[in-house]
Amino acid sequence: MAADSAEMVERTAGARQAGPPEGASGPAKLELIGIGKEFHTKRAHTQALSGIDLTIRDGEFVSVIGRSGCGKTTLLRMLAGLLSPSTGQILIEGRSLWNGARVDTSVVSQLGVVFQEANLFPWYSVAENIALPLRLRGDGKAERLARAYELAELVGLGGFERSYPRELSGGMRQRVAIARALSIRPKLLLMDEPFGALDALTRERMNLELQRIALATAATVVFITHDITEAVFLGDRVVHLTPRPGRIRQVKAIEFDRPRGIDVQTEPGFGAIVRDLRHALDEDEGR
Ligand SMILES: Nc1ncnc2c1ncn2[C@@H]1O[C@H](COP(=O)(O)OP(=O)(O)OP(=O)(O)O)[C@@H](O)[C@H]1O
Repeated sequence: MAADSAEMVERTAGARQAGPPEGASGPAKLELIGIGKEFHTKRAHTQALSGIDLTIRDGEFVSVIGRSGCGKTTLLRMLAGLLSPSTGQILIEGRSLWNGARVDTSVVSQLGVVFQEANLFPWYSVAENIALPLRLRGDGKAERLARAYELAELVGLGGFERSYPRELSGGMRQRVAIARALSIRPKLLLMDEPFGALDALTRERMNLELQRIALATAATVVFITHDITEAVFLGDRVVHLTPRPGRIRQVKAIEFDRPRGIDVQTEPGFGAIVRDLRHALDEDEGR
């Protein structure tokens, strides 16, 4: 890890020791104000989301959970500039992401997005894939490769910079996708089920890695998942969306110190939070 990254781990790990109360006192990175989304098709009219109000602070890690179809991906797509909200406003560092159905591309270009599939270019090496956003914005070759090598190291792929995607495991491919999203030093890292396709052990390892990376980069993260344990393990807060239409049912602060080891999952307090959230999600089932 580069010296400045190591310093940042120390600083941010300290800053996050107290968890959400610290995060909650920082400047607003992302503000969702009265966000709603309706879909109209020939066959149906769906109110996917309604009245979503949420402020996320600089450096916060916010997990979003909810039953299938509650609007998690819709929310993330709106944050990523891929889908316009029907109502409300999304502010990133106070700047409006959407102006009606028009997206502010200068804001979008400062976001990092990771999906369930890594979506790497098979004919590019790991370093070239990581550096792609930098190439698209016109950074010089030496500069972007230096950044790609630094990020490969950060995500645990040091030594694989010249490998090709077909030579990597699923977990390694997702590391490349995370490094690529981080390449532009995004104001916001948006993740939609990034580990959903991985086996349980790899997923657990990736959770630890993602926590380390988030601390090292002081990233502000919105993380969508179906997995309650993963949401609680990673989150400073967990946002629970209810379905039809998707609304925020509760926002749960997770106050375990960071960095968290996997052992935190065996603490009674952790189990109690997971049980409460599971119970609340079960109640959504009948809605
Ligand atoms: N492009 C679209 N056109 C019409 N309806 C849509 C569209 N995208 C999503 N929906 C509807 O909006 C609702 C929310 O979908 P969304 O994919 O956001 O849910 P989700 O919580 O991410 O689900 P899952 O956990 O299964 O991925 C669903 O009822 C879905 O059918």
